[in-house]
Amino acid sequence: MNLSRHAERRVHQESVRLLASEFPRLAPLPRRVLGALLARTVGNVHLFVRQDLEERGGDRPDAVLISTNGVFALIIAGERPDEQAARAAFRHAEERCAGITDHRGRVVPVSAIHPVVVVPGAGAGRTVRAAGPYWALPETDLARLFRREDAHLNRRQVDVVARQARTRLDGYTRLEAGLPEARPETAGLLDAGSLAENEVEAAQARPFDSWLTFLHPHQHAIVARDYSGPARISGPAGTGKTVVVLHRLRRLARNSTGPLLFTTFVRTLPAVHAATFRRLAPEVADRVEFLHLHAWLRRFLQSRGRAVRVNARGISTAFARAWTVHRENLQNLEPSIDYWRAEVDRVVKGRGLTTVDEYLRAPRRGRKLRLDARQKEQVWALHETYQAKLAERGLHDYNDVVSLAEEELVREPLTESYAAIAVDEVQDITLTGLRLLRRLAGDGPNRLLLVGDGQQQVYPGGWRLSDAGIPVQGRGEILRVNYRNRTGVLDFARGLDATNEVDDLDGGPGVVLGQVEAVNGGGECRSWSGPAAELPHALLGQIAAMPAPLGQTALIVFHHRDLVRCRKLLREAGIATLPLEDYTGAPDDRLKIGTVHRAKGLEFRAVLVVQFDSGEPSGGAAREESTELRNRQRLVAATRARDFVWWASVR
Ligand SMILES: Nc1ncnc2c1ncn2[C@@H]1O[C@H](COP(=O)(O)OP(=O)(O)OP(=O)(O)O)[C@@H](O)[C@H]1O
Repeated sequence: MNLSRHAERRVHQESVRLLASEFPRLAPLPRRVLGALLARTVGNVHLFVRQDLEERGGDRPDAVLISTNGVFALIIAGERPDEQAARAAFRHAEERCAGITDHRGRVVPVSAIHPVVVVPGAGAGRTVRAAGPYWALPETDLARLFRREDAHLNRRQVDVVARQARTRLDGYTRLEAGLPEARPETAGLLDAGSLAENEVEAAQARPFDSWLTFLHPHQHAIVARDYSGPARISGPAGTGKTVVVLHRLRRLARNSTGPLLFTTFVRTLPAVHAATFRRLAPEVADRVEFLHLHAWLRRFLQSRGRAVRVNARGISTAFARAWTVHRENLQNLEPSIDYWRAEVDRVVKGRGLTTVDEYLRAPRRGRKLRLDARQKEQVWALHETYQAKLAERGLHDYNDVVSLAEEELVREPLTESYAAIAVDEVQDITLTGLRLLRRLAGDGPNRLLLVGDGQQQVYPGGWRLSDAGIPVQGRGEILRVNYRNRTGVLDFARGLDATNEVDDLDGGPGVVLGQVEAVNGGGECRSWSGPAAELPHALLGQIAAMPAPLGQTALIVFHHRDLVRCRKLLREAGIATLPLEDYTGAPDDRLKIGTVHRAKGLEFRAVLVVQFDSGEPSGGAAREESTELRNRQRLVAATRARDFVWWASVR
């Protein structure tokens, strides 16, 4: 709450007076810190202070603060506290506050309570280093506990938590710096501007971010569970898989020492999730690396002095050249070069096959076109020519990078292993990528967590976890409540999904989007269909009438060439866009734009999907496979929207 200067002064005086009467012998540092916190309690902030604060050091936190930014346990320390003692003190607050529920039955997990050690400010001539499993915050930076952009609870939720905390925090007093005048008049002491600002903020507040503090009991159980080996979380779109992973990483980081890794095949996700994780767990944010798989592999190979040259255009040219040599043999079967490129990328190289005999025996999961031995030999020849063309150009493709890194890891494992690795959107990682991650994680409890949804696979092909030698029996979890999409959006997405064949990653029975429980009513989906010449008018008309700010909207297409068309159209209309490649989740007014491959895993308030009729494979099995893939891609596109979807089908 923003107060006028006059009101601020009076609140400050009142805080000083209250502290002096409740805690007359308080040392200067806690006096300053609590005074500053107390002054915030005229807003939606609740402060509980340990009653014996003047007498003894802490086997409990000195204060517990509850606000729209979550629940904080605070130790106010002149000296850096002993790590074990600090852990024990924080555990006290965690045990008291964990399990608090909201009106929807969601719970506050242990890991949602922020452990903070407030240390003297830089003005006192000290530097602050992260010293343990807590956030070391100089007293001069207390405002960081109240940053608006980190707020994720509404007034009602704060009240619910504070009411329950009050009965649980024995030995703590609730302090509140009321203004001497009657409280209803408080509004008169606010800046008019700040009142309006607060209302706008409340209206725009991210309604879904409460997961930073509250989890569904099932999500909570997965966060708290220990797994003796690799584990898997699956569940349809929007069921909170990533949310669970982030909370788990936080818990594991707090209880371990080494680095942790969050990785995925999707280039756009790590930056976005890293920023979210920093909000969720500032105390351990530096311990968890967020990097997409190929960036990690290239950095690793570089650290070992092994140079790789990956150039997307060069790779495509190499394949196109190889195709001209072999097309005569294969085009009768299927004329689309993309089909055969996927065969080489996702089956031959993606499974790490090294001889034609291995290829003859290997399963081709997800590939509908049946190939006999002679045809497979022809594919193998195509693969060999492609390899030769890459070598001529001194290039490596993405699969080569994976196998080079695997070789290097076998030769010499990492010097410092990861305490835990979480792999998101696992359904699109190749089998060789999975094997490598398994090797990287090593054996041991909680080391490897695979998260995905077969229904959202946006690349061709497939595998089962057992193909990668990753046993997850008894360590598989399925989430079933969709928190992201409002019913109007969800119903539309469920319709798209009707003909999908779901591969639940390891062959077990899965849950599809049609079966999830919805918790957010409302939402809308509108469709448009027409010739390409009418698209500009329809799209720009829709953009002018969006029910959500453009900065919280994404335009999603299915092919790169469609992206080029849409970008040109928007540029000519003077609409500012931000490519999803450059998106980090930071607030921004530009319309986000990208292919479904870059959009997966992300979410926006509104989504504009522009789908152009495109050359599908000619017929039969390849066409069936392509239709299924397209349906999964459509499902991914639609489920990125929380509130609103506009779906354009362009002829
Ligand atoms: N416990 C919760 N309370 C409130 N909202 C939640 C909760 N869990 C998840 N959400 C909301 O649902 C959204 C979807 O969560 P998340 O991105 O983790 O789902 P997902 O299963 O990984 O989705 P997808 O597979 O579609 O990428 C989150 O951004 C969050 O807004």
